[in-house]
Amino acid sequence: MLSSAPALEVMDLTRRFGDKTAVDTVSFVVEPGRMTGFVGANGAGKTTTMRMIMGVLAIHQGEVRWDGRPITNADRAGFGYMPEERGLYPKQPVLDQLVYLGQLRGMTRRDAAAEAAELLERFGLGERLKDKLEALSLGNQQRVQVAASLLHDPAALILDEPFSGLDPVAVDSMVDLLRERTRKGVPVLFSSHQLDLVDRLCDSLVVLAGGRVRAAGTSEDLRARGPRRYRVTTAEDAGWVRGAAGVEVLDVAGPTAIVQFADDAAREHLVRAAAERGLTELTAIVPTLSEIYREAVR
Ligand SMILES: Nc1ncnc2c1ncn2[C@@H]1O[C@H](COP(=O)(O)OP(=O)(O)OP(=O)(O)O)[C@@H](O)[C@H]1O
Repeated sequence: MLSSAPALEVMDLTRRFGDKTAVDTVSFVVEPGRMTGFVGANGAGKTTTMRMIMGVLAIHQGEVRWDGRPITNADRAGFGYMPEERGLYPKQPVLDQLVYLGQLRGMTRRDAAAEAAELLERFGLGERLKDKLEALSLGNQQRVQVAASLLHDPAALILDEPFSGLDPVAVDSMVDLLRERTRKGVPVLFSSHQLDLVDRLCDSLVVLAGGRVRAAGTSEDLRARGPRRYRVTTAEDAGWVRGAAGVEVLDVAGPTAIVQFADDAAREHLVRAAAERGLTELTAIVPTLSEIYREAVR
């Protein structure tokens, strides 16, 4: 990670639609070089937040900061943005539109064509450069959208559900391309409902529910703060763990139980009881990010 690369900060961001507050004093940081997953149920406020970051929707309160100061439209012009409403032209050939977009972002025609062709090639669309967008399958159209957001070396990436509709091979190409960017210090914010991908990809996570941040931080911090679960195995059937004070039993299978303790005293008590039954295993289970998400929105 390049520590000198800028961070994107969202501070107290608020947006109302009529009397509904869709985004309510939302704050988080997308650190340079970190892949930050933005998760939350339908209607949680992810798209609205991203639109405010990109300046396509007015901010009612709070601010977006880039590189330690209020963001400008010139900063935003250097970002790669994949909006929810995809916005490429169905009737235009794939390569032509990417070249056009590259030129809008200040690239020469030649550079834009070279970079667009390379990105499309990496997405397996090297043979489709002259096809109209509408002639491509939805998943392939999505690949073109992704390529559009990556043109011209973006300073930050704001991607609204970039993985939806992509097959596993396209997901892998996309992950490689995004990792290349984060290695250069680019902050990446992407929303997704695919928690398995979020687990696999994220360095940081922001969980939104009802327009508010429920959890935010690096994966390591969130995992350390997440529910402390243990696997306990003794020589006996694990049914005995049921009814122990301060112990929530999440699963029992033969001699093994998965438990969560209310506090340290409950844990010590159970360990003593387990020792009397021939304790063979007591392992802390590190929560996955999807478990942290589920816990946060419960
Ligand atoms: N232009 C609008 N006018 C009125 N209400 C809106 C508008 N845009 C969003 N909303 C409302 O704001 C809330 C947040 O919507 P938003 O699209 O940001 O959620 P989201 O987390 O992106 O959801 P999804 O996962 O379904 O894309 C919802 O209740 C939505 O109905």
